[in-house]
Amino acid sequence: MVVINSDDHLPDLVAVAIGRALWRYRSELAPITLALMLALGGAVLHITHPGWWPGIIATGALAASLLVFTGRRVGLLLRAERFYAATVALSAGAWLACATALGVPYGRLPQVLIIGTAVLGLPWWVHRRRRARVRVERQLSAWPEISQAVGLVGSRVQSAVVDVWGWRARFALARGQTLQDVTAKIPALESALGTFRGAVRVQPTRDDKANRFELRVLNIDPHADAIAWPGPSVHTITEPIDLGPFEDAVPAKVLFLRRHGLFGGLAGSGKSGGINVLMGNLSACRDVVIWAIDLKRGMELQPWAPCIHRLATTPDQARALLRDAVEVLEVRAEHLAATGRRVWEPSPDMPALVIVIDEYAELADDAPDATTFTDSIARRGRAVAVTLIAATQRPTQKAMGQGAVRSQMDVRISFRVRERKDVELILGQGMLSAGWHAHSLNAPGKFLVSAPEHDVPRRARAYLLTDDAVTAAVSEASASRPELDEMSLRALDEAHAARLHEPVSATAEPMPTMPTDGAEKDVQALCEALEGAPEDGIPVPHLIKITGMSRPTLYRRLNELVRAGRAVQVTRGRYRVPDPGSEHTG
Ligand SMILES: Nc1ncnc2c1ncn2[C@@H]1O[C@H](COP(=O)(O)OP(=O)(O)OP(=O)(O)O)[C@@H](O)[C@H]1O
Repeated sequence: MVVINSDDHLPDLVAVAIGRALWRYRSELAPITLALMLALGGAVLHITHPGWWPGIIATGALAASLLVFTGRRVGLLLRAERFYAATVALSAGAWLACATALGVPYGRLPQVLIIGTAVLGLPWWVHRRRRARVRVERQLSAWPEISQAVGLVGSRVQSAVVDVWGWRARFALARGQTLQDVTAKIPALESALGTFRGAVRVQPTRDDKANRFELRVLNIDPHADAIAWPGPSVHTITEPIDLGPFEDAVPAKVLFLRRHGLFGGLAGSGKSGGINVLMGNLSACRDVVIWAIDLKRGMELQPWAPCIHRLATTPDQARALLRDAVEVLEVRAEHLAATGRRVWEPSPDMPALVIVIDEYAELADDAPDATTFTDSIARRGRAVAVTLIAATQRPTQKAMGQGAVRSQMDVRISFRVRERKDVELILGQGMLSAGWHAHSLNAPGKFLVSAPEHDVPRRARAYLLTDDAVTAAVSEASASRPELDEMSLRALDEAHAARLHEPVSATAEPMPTMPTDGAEKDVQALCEALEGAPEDGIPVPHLIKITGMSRPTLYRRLNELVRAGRAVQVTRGRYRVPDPGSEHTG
């Protein structure tokens, strides 16, 4: 609409309006502008330099070949775009050469120009990216008004790029304005830009300047469809695991080495899907031993059982598993201290131990005493590469047990939550106001990740593993799973043996009896080995070698001998016969 002021002269106004329209539609008019310039150029050259036509043809051909081979540098990313530009350059050169030599009105040259403009203009007019770019330019030219309307007066557009999903632009903020101010204006920006709800993202620029921000507007949701899992992204836990792509197709890679992780989100938000992606990757790592707790009777993690060294599905098993994890932690910590090293570097011989706990709240409810072990692991497990990955719907202090587990989680992954306050429960305090809007995630599998390398709220979508993908991943990985290192295994054996020595109630555990018949030979071999033991005892691995017994059998036999007064434990993992003068009381 044009408002005519009584002071305006009509001819000036028409000229201004036409000028504005020509400028506004300059992109659409580009083929016609080119045709007019060719006609004008042809007319002038025919009068002034009619002999230049061979040079003009050569220039057209050179421009065409440059566009084909180096067009990418000037933004012609697709081959089709480069060939189109080359065809236009060649045709324009050929027509201009003819017009220069023969004159514009010669023969059918004018008709050729008109038809050529229409034919070659068509791809230009329908080109999706060009039209998108024009749309964006128009939206951004209105930024001064938009910024005023949303309360970001003084902010300026610095650059803009159109991509397959929409566009993004870099802005400079006015003095005193911050990224938080822009984040708070997202709904107003969506309205002012005329996008659909949820289409605008705001994030810091790559250089992390406090007075800059990047605005991303999505025309199409890149996460609209489920994204199939492409297979494991790592074969070692020392590398970050790809959980799924962010909206700009960059993979959301998260390092889980020496870090505890929390997967939160309401029922059906895709937590188990996220855990599946993690399991698929951990299973492919040759330097990780996986233990898991799934108190929903193994419903979620059972399919991964061949890759899981220990799967606890009852509260008792979970308690025992966590207690053993603490034993591993202790012995590794002792080893690090003894060898003067700070951290445990995982390798296939010395693997990390990752304990995956599905629905942590069930553990806190059904085995509350076990949370002292998880607390220990959460506090002290990082350095020794014994880590926890817990999934839960709402990680309230009650659901996480009363300890420090939640506060020790370094990687927080939030799927959709029901209420705004749940954002802070999963991701931490202050995250909601900093733009971590997990309550607005609108499909299962979409998540926000907060980790040392991810401190900006960016939406990602976890890959989806079908049942077939899980089966294939399990059969691929199960054959090459590593064992716990010798030292940790020994510590566990000793801990188990020591537990058997613990006084137990008569009803809880039957008293061991001395072996009979076939087992006697074993015992005899064992006793002989113990008799030959030095003062400080013989270590368990030697006894295994000498007797040929399996570790559990050996410990059972040792335990029986200790109870019968025929052997003593000198120190951890070392046994011998008792001193002749000592009296057995047990
Ligand atoms: N990454 C994903 N992409 C697409 N769809 C997904 C994705 N993850 C999960 N879904 C869909 O959402 C449904 C629920 O997912 P999932 O079981 O992982 O949720 P959950 O949060 O673990 O729920 P619960 O707490 O009840 O176990 C799945 O059946 C699947 O169809």
